[in-house]
Amino acid sequence: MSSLIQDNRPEAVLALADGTLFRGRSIGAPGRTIAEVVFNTSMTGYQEILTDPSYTGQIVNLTYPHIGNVGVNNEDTESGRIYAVGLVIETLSPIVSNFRAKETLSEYLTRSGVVGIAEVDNRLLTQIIRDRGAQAACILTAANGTLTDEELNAAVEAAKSYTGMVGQDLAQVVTTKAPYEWTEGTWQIDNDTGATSYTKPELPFHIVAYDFGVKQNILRLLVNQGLRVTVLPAKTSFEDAMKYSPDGFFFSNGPGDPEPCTYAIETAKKILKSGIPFFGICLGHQILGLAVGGKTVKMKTGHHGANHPVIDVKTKHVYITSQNHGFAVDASTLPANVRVTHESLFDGTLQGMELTDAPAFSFQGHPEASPGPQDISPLFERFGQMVRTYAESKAAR
Ligand SMILES: NC(=O)CC[C@H](N)C(=O)O
Repeated sequence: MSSLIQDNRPEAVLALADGTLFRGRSIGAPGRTIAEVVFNTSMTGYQEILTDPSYTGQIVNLTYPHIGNVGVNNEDTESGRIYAVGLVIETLSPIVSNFRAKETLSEYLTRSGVVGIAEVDNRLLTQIIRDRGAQAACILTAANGTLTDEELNAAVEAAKSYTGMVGQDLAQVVTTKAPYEWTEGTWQIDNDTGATSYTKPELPFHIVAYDFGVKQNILRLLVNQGLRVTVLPAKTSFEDAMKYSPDGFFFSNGPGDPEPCTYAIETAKKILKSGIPFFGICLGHQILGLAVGGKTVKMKTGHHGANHPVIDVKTKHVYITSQNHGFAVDASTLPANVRVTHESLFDGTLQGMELTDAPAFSFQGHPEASPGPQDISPLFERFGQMVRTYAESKAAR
């Protein structure tokens, strides 16, 4: 697909609650969105970022200055739709050129009813977020092509009305309504034909994955480990999950504040007592932290990017990782049976932990990448091994 993008778009504005205005052009649906705006420093992967359910309730400001050049395809989605509630970019690529592209980024946003703004000084916006933290913001598109003073004022007022992310349980909003099976592994492209094929490994072991807003590449990488995955709604009780006789529990990433997810925290406590292997990613990691009695905190800017160095505190091995979180587990609140395994080399925050008295571990960043480096994907192998060991010991009993 290769097509020129027209540039007769309506004006749009991104307003901050303090009255700062970033004027630009609408590249998505007409309308208005109110949310916190965070920046993501990934150089690639806008489609994966937009479709990551963890971005529910957030406007994403992509710092890479040129976005949209490869369009939008059928494969690079992390869920069934766009979850970010707004997109901010500097320059929209005037052409789309990629053999997989099915539509332009702008068409995708518009079709999805998502507001987007381009041609803003998003470097300045990023500096504001860096200095003051994630900001309450409103994106508003001009109703008649050109922004009026009333519209600019209304955008600032709307930004002021934002009530914040703290206390919001968004996992229960995005979770699956009903359980389902996932049996598809990672995919490859045939270099000659361009066709996509999915890995279909043998699946001798069975786990349940709690869906708090799960990214599909996580499910694919679990399947690659030979794990048949039953995905469960966030509020499934431990007792109901046990009806599946799982050999492992996985807790997914997800949007919002982990603290109000009390149902999941209670489930995690029961899992830890059961002796069945547990692996949590991002929100799942934070829920583990709360289940063992630790506390979570809202970070200033959070971590959103694909080049975050994380150190394994035992081996001193450094991994470049994909990250997307605005809350963090406060390591100083963790009890003695928790060992810190990984730390961020950007700010020292907790990135990974394991229990010394249960087969449970978790990671704050995104070992599934999508987008980003795959340095730390061996965490999936670690979980696969734990599940195999557990299942074999169960069979021998
Ligand atoms: N990607 C995630 O799971 C994010 C977790 C949580 N919503 C946070 O912002 O920290």
